[in-house]
Amino acid sequence: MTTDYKIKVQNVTKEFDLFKTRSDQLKAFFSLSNQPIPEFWALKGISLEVHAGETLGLIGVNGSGKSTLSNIISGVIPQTTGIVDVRGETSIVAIKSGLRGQLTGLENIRLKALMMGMTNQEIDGMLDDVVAFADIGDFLYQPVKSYSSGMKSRLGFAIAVHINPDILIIDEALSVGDDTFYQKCVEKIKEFKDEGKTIIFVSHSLKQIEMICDRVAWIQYGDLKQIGATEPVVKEYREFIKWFKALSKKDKRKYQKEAKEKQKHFDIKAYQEEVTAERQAAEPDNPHVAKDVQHDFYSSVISETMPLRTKIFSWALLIVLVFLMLVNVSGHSLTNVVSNPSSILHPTSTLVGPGVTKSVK
Ligand SMILES: Nc1ncnc2c1ncn2[C@@H]1O[C@H](COP(=O)(O)OP(=O)(O)OP(=O)(O)O)[C@@H](O)[C@H]1O
Repeated sequence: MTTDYKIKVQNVTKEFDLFKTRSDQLKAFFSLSNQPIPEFWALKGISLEVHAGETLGLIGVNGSGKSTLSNIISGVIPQTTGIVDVRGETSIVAIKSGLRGQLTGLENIRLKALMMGMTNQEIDGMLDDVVAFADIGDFLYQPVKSYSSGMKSRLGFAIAVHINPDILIIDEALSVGDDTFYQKCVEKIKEFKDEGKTIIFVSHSLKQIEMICDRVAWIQYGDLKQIGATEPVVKEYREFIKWFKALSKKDKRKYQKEAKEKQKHFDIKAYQEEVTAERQAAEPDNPHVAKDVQHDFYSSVISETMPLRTKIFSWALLIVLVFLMLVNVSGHSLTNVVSNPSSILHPTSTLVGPGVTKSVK
């Protein structure tokens, strides 16, 4: 891999826990359950680079991991392993994420701009342009949850292009608008390209991909199947789609089921060993390869379960709180209970009614 990149993704995986209930999720967070949690690996080790000024397309069938990858690159969700190095501010336009449903369109514009570090004065300066570009009329003052997907896309796109990010990530946002809006977006994307900005463009429309992208990454059920110049990758992908469509319904289901099973049973340790072996072969004189790989896999990853130290601290805090509560209920002083712990079992007062206590001799 080179050092001259705008975005680097190295050995990135993403695991989703398939909890059945909210309480299962809480139990797992506090490590209170020994039940194995069903796993699903949406990404099984993706490595790629995007260079400054480049437009990279992401293609792949439904559920292949395109949105997961774009959300990781834009910092919406963390990766499970691997390095994600993004050199610049990103802004994502996606149908599935990006806007806060309970806020109005106007509030969303302000929030996104403030999050990008803009001042209120700067926001006021660009507001008219965003509103004109989105062209959603009085819906601007309504909560976004009442918008159609087309309106969400218009507003999301208008915000994203006007806050002037270094890296623009567009996840299927052009597929829901009308033709006029689509043309407006294409013009804006071309302007971005001319300004030398970096774009990641996710789409099922191969025509849009061919028109906009310099290179394409084909993601297939969590793997990077191919990456390269737009034309040959799209050609191969079209052939795959043709082959897939020609399968019988039963064979299609079998193919998809097998791919999903592999995602459920992906072995992260085996993958790490594989990466270590590859790197060892490339750097035979480096005695620290295993340690380096371990570092690259986990050093920039946020744990999604509570770390041991936090767990010990939480339990200790809980025990102290319960103890202080018992001391309070017992009616003895803290020093009394500390010098004679059994006194906690012999309260000096007893509760006789709501909020009324009676001293006991
Ligand atoms: N929060 C989640 N919990 C569990 N599984 C998830 C979660 N988010 C995504 N997935 C699964 O991860 C896989 C990849 O999803 P993703 O949305 O990234 O695919 P995609 O290529 O963008 O699909 P599409 O083209 O349909 O938008 C899918 O199988 C999806 O069901």
